[in-house]
Amino acid sequence: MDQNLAMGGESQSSKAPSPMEVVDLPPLPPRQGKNTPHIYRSDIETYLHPLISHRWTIGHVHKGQGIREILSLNKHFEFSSFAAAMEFVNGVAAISESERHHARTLIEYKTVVTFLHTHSAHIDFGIPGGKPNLRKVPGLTRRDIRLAIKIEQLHDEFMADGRAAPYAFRALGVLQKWACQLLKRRYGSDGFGGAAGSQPPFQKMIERMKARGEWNPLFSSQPVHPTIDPGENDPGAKPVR
Ligand SMILES: C[C@H](O)[C@H](O)[C@H]1CNC2=NC(N)=NC(=O)C2=N1
Repeated sequence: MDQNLAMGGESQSSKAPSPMEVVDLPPLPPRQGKNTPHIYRSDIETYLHPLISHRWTIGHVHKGQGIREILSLNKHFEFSSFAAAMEFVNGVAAISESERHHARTLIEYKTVVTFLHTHSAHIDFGIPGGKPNLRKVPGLTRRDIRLAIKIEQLHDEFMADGRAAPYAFRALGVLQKWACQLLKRRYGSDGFGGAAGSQPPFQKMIERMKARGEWNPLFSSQPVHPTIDPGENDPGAKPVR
């Protein structure tokens, strides 16, 4: 077997073409305040694609539909020794403390894997212009993007002084494609993205009801079940002829 492949690297003959040619990392997004909103649709292109081009991938904290699908931003790192791996983990811990945002970190001999997501992310289910109705929904936020960029900068130092080993594996191209598809499905539509960037789908139902003069402001004080949009499947809705 190709020595390089045996080391978990890429075999020269079958270099999987990466769908994301490596681009420069973007500047840090602004630090998020309390009740951090989920990422905005535009963050996928601005921040996540560059991170994916640096071999970050997208995984699941929890698989589910809509807001029950909790994604995480992950990366696998290889080091020259267990001691170097531990120094990196301690570096990630220091960054987590300074960001007040903590990575889930797995270490196994010379391998370290970081998993980032925001436990206390929030989605505003309130009506635009009305009273905010913030609900805690774990997911991806700009806190995770900031943490990933800072971890990347730390890793660059370890690469520069030889404590880190370049790590790529043949499945990376597939993982990068899958990462982009997951992000697009969860945050790329008018779904539950960041507060300003997009509205929950049932928002459209509310606007339709207002247009039909059927909206009663009292409705908004009721807990709206976020994953059901009666406007779409409302038995009373008149089929469009
Ligand atoms: C009060 C403290 O800042 C919060 O509990 C922080 C701590 N670290 C955190 N880390 C992560 N990953 N998600 C969070 O929501 C989070 N919240």
